[in-house]
Amino acid sequence: MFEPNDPACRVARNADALRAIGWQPALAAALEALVEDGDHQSLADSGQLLRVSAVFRDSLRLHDGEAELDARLHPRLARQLAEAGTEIATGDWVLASADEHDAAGPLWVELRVPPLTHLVRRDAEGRRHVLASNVDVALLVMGLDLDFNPRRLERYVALVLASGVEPVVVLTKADRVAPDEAARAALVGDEIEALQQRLGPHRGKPISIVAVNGTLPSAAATLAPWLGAGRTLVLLGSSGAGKSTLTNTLLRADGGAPVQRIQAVREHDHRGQHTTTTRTLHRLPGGGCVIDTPGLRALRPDLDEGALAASFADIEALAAQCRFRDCSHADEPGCAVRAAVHPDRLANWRKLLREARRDTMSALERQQLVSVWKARGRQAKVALRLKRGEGER
Ligand SMILES: Nc1nc2c(ncn2[C@@H]2O[C@H](COP(=O)(O)OP(=O)(O)OP(=O)(O)O)[C@@H](O)[C@H]2O)c(=O)[nH]1
Ligand SMILES: [Zn+2]
Repeated sequence: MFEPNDPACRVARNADALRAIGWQPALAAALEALVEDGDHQSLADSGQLLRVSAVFRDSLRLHDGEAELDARLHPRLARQLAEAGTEIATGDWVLASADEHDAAGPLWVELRVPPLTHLVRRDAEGRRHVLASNVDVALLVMGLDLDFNPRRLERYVALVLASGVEPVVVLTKADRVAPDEAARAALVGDEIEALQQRLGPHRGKPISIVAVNGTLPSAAATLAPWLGAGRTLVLLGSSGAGKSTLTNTLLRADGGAPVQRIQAVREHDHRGQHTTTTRTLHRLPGGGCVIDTPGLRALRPDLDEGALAASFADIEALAAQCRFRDCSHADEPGCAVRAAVHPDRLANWRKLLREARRDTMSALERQQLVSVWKARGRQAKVALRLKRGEGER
């Protein structure tokens, strides 16, 4: 099943185009397991495999590797996802079918392939929001102008590493840091080195950092090592960092005309403010695809303490050398962490740790609440059956 060369399989109709935008064996295996478990065989035979390229409030856009189609989330799937505490996101793979009564209308999305990766953030109330699914590389876009903020970058790195996605820091506006070429190169080089030191290595390798002028085609050449057929990139960064500029440069990399981008939708968030909520997936000319995201005002990664430790491995390692085993690296004498780690990085780690603890706590509380509701639901059903006289039979 789902074998690209099996002509009987509708999923495989345009397997090459799907593979170019990220379809891969691990996803095929996940889909296969889901179909077998959930009795979805007829859907698997008749449905079309597509990738979510944009999520709107009441509709979706799906990509078949060549073109985009309009679709809607089937209420049954919407319910299942809500119950599982997850949501459909740009980058998800889905099975969709035409409407029985309206063949030309939007497709119905009936099944979501369990994502391999999930970029998740938490909002101010601690609720989880999926930014994108099935991503290989996250380009953390930060301007070398007033946007430059290592603390915020650290939060992005933590979010990305916690999701099992490779981070690549892309410093934009490198052309603006100094008027002449030589001074510019020196300044940018120093900045990259300082950042590299601050972020430390991850799994023994330094985190990749590049500097570009996002408006020039050379930016695409700089990012070439992370591009390519089948790869999915996501761009993250604050508003004005240069994400859209870079996306357009990548989309134009074959020298063609700029690709028409989907108009971002403005919606009211819960504070009544306007926010750009669309994340859109675009196919790149050289294969692969890129997901552009709106700037996030306040980024709160979805982390537990273990995931946080992975992004701040330097602190974990140094802590073993502190004089006191339970050193909090605040004002204890003989603290190896305070001696070696940038104070700003240490403060950021402390803040993230507080947030992680708070989120873990509320997640537990939420879980307890759900089991209380479930027990109540069961009781209500039993009571109803007893009332109907079915209970004792
Ligand atoms: N000189 C220079 N200007 C840049 C560069 N990258 C982006 N810009 C400019 O910076 C401004 C903001 O860039 P955008 O690409 O719109 O920023 P964004 O991150 O997409 O912002 P949001 O869509 O609000 O999230 C634009 O005026 C760009 O032309 C760069 O590398 N060099
Ligand atoms: Zn210490």
